Amino acid sequence: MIKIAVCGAAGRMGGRIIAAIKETEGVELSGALDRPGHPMVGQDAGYNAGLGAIGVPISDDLNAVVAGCDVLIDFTTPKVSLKNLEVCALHKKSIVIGSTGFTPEERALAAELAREIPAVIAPNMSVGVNVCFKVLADVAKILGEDFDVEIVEAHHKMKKDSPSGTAVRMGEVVANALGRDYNKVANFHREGICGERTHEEIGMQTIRGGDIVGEHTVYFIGMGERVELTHRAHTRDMFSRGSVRAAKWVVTAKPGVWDMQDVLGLK
Ligand SMILES: NC(=O)C1=CN([C@@H]2O[C@H](COP(=O)(O)OP(=O)(O)OC[C@H]3O[C@@H](n4cnc5c(N)ncnc54)[C@H](O)[C@@H]3O)[C@@H](O)[C@H]2O)C=CC1
Ligand SMILES: O=C(O)C1=N[C@H](C(=O)O)C[C@H](O)C1
Repeated sequence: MIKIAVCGAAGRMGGRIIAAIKETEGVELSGALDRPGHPMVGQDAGYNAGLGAIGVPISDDLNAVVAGCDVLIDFTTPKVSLKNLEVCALHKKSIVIGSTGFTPEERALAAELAREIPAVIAPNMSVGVNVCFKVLADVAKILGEDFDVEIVEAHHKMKKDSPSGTAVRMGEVVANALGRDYNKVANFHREGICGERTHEEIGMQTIRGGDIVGEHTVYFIGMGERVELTHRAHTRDMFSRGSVRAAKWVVTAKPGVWDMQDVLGLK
């Protein structure tokens, strides 16, 4: 039985991950964590999952929870995830990180911290989005330089980072396929007399509102036609099932940073 602990247990994803652990064979919830001072600390973790009491309280003691698990699933924020990675490395435990909004420097630090433990770090745990990542590179290469690329994502109004981690990864995949540097060609803002679109830029547009779970469209826009590749998430449950699948995979992986395409065998 693989012991999984969940960090961010009082959050939107934390609750769904706890529910996914309960429905998955071969794993058990060994601990649940949230931030010191959160009103749900001390409560049974099953309530946020809609399960009623399951006998695992939400704790704020990171070291104790990590010591008692085989793998930590963490959906919080980049800064919290880096701290969790550091503590997992100290305890020689595996980790699955779903948090988004990492800066390039934070990504480099995560790779450094994961040199001695296996870590899955992925902006999107759904099968559908990871298949999109795979085919996007081919679509970009085949359509080539004659098509302008724009990426539009839509999420709920509580989301803190922009653009989404998934949109950033889509931009990176397309930029790499076209031999461009995402950090140089991503254009996040057009306003006023901003001039004609450059050939190389990848437009990154963000919509926020209500309870949208997550939608991403990559537009390849040519003269006379366009191709749109869209993924729409209907629920958070496929992210949470994906993170549990990643947790089962990562406990036997070699040290280093892996992503969901490794877990799904899409590379
Ligand atoms: N990779 C994927 O498939 C997905 C990634 N996400 C990402 O997951 C992250 C969390 O998303 P949500 O659950 O919607 O956010 P949320 O705000 O509902 O939950 C985050 C939880 O982390 C807790 N937290 C904050 N600081 C903490 C600390 N120091 N220690 C322990 N817990 C702490 C918060 O109190 C909160 O309960 C975001 O970065 C989001 O973009 C969300 C959905 C899917
Ligand atoms: O914050 C969210 O909700 C989501 N975040 C991820 C991202 O930033 O890509 C994945 C998903 O779209 C939901």
